[in-house]
Amino acid sequence: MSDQLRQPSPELFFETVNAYQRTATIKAALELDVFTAIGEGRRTIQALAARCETSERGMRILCDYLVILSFLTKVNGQYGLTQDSALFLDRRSEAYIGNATEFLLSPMIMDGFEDIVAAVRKGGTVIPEDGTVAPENPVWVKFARGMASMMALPAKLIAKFLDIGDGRNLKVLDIAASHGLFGIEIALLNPNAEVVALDWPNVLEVAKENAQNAGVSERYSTLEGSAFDVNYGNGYDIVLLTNFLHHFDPSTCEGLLKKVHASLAAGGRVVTLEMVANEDRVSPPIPASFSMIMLASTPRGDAYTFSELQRMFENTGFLHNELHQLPPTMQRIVISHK
Ligand SMILES: C[S@@+](CC[C@H](N)C(=O)[O-])C[C@H]1O[C@@H](n2cnc3c(N)ncnc32)[C@H](O)[C@@H]1O
Repeated sequence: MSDQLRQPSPELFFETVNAYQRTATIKAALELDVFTAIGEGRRTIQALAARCETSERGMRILCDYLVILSFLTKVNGQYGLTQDSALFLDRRSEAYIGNATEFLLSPMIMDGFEDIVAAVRKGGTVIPEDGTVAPENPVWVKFARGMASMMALPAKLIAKFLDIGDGRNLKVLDIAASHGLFGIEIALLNPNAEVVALDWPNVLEVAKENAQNAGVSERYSTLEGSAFDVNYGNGYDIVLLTNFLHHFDPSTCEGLLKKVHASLAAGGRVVTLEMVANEDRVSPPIPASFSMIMLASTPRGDAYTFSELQRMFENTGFLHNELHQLPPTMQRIVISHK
């Protein structure tokens, strides 16, 4: 409906002011494991309350609210999972992402939103010591453990996109590797790929565990420390820069990209995965909204547009850049060629 035909409504204001209630409810539903219980076949309030050890009244109100939010269905008083809830919120699913709340709702991330007035006045986070980009910030261990499930799909899609499954020798540098899944997927696809993962030492422990579990640890090594200080070595065919540039301002990114350029072999590629905002900076809604998280939690980070990323890469010697969608994820990749 066009804005002129629509009656004025306070609905958006009311919903937005109360949005914290949605956050608390989904967190509680995950903690009580309601989605798993329904997936197991418990569809009535009585069965769900018994399985999740709650009161029947509490479970009825919780489940009805989850129906209103479209996380559950309700037919003849019986509750069911939607397609998305079955795939992502039932703990038995391989694509379960419920533990992402460990990072997304961690005090470090939520504290940044405590005083948005001050962050807007300042133009950056008011969390002491530079917020999430403080050296060895423990929140990144939570990211590595909690967000790996959300990054598993993009990691698989990128490895496939790169078309490197032919067994050629491949040297890969994974900058800010975290859980390590982006490099590990490449190592799984190409038995001659050697991966070097760079991150803070406590975070790399998680990457090493994952490499071990994936059976690629013999071709997996690590570089501990800041990406701005550590010597990368050289001769890399691929450098992975996933979800990293958005923490910093363009000139800091360019300092890093100069190092990356020098570390690449001739013809090497950088893969940048980001929440890329359209040039209008207000669409698509989820990637464009990511700027707000950067304002709240970093001194100068942002959700960059493709033209901004392109400029950073061109200013640091890269020959050309391609933007690709990565469906069904909300993110996009930029491939930059040396
Ligand atoms: C948003 S996470 C992205 C992790 C992973 N690349 C991904 O896409 O899922 C940011 C990562 O950057 C790391 N990090 C932050 N500052 C860093 C720095 N100066 N040098 C190296 N890693 C850093 C954090 O430890 C964390 O693992």
